[in-house]
Amino acid sequence: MPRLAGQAFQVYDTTLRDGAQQEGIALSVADKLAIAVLLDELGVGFIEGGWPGAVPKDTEFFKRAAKELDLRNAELAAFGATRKAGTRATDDPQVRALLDSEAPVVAVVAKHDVRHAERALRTTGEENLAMIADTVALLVREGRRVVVDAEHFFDGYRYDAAYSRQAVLTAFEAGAEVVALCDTNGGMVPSWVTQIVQDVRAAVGPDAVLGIHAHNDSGCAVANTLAAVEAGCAHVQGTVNGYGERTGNADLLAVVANLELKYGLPALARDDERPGGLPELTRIAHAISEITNISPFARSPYVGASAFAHKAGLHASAIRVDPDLYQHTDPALVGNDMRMLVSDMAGRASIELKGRELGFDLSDRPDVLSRVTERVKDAEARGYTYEAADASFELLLVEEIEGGRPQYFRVESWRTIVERSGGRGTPATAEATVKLHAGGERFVTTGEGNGPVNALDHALRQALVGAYPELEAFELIDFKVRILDSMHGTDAVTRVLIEMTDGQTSWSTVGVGPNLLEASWEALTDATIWGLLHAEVAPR
Ligand SMILES: CC(=O)SCCNC(=O)CCNC(=O)[C@H](O)C(C)(C)COP(=O)(O)OP(=O)(O)OC[C@H]1O[C@@H](n2cnc3c(N)ncnc32)[C@H](O)[C@@H]1OP(=O)(O)O
Ligand SMILES: CC(=O)C(=O)O
Repeated sequence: MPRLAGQAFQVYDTTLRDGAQQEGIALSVADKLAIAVLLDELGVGFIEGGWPGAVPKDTEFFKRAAKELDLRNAELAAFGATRKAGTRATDDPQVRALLDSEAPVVAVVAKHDVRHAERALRTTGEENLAMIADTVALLVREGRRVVVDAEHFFDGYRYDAAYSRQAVLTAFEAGAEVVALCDTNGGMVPSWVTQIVQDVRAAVGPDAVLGIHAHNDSGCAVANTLAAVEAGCAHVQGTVNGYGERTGNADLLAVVANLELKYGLPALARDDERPGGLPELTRIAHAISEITNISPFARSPYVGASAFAHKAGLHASAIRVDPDLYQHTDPALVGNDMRMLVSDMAGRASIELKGRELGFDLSDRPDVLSRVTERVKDAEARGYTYEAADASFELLLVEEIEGGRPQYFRVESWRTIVERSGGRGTPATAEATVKLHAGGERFVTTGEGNGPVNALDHALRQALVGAYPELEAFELIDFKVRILDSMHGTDAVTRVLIEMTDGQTSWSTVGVGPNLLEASWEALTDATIWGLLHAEVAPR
């Protein structure tokens, strides 16, 4: 990539502007400020904060950012459009709002497809070029660094290359520091991007800084971004987790990881006090997911929970020799972890590695490995799933290693009643009775709840808490039910997954049974036992 030699490389994040254009994302000013801090920690060079003057929250963001943010790595960029057709840039209130935002960098979206100039702006191609020139020149005169977002550049170039090229030259001549070529409709494929960027590079000369802004409608946004870099773009735009309008933007996290790990290009700034950089990638991806309130996508490259999770037995057997045999990079480099998944696709190597992950050395226990592998395959055929229930798997492992699980209690019986005493619309209530033996005593307890599982949980806890006060800290935090109707012809079986926490860590168990309550009881008691085992409580 000769274009990059000796050239500063720019990573430009647009999560707070284009990312916020994603359906389902609604960021408050406080959310935006919090995300900006995380992006700065990561080490991006530019943070596009929004469109001041168009979106009131964005105007407010720039006001507060000036006072509240202490950015160490990134420059703030305000986004806006060229002046309107037939007016003067100095009179355009939107352009004025960009200056008023006091952001040191301004990104100006400008039409680079003559059809858009004529049909969307209802003006001439010539006037559109004048709009670009006037707006950029004014912003530069006012001391701003200007990035021109060449909207619809690639589609425009394929329709009328001379016009789109002229628009880029106009922006540079007016003083733009960067022209970011946009695949606004996201329909490009890498070979088209390569060809077009090479053509533009030849037209603008070696010193002009070209950028790339790719949407993901063809599923190629990251690939198109990398193709553009290889063809001579030294400025990449994208969003965290690939958020953005429609199918999103290039996922900036995958882009920077590829730039650093595959091309050896330092993309993220490093700061001695706040190290940042790639090792923070996974943490920051997840922290930003929390703020956007969009569950992290498990299969995201590099940062997803499944990015380094291995399920197939054959993969595990090679990974036991060397993880590099089935991983494209070391997960620690991006702050992620390798995980083994146990399922009906596991072999003995998977069980050995999962055991190691859970703190059991089974390397010289081939008998245990064979028995556990067989039990897992048999249980999964009956509807269990261990990849989402590590705690149940660990109890199974303990049974096979130690010849049984710890006997914290012995259940005599349990039952539930669900009752609605009012008319339609009155909520039903549930009651459960549990009879069990613990700490040398027999307990008969009753619990109430808004549903039978909730009532069973209360009754079980009440029965046990005298013998095991540690249970006070346990809380059931998630409960998922799935009916598996293909398992037994017409007889459906129910699978329940439960997540419990002690306030510090959380664990998941699975139960399967012919009805919801049997499956729930199994998952509930397993979760209780695992919690006590991990609190290092001895059976009483
Ligand atoms: C590719 C991208 O994602 S660019 C970013 C897009 N982001 C947004 O649109 C979010 C923020 N947008 C808004 O708040 C509003 O759309 C505003 C404030 C910008 C404009 O609102 P309105 O004045 O009500 O206009 P409206 O949204 O209906 O139409 C857009 C106007 O901008 C003009 N326009 C569109 N692109 C450009 C451009 N690159 N340069 C100059 N003007 C442009 C259109 O011609 C239209 O002008 P008209 O009102 O004279 O017909
Ligand atoms: C600027 C921009 O967001 C685009 O063209 O997609």
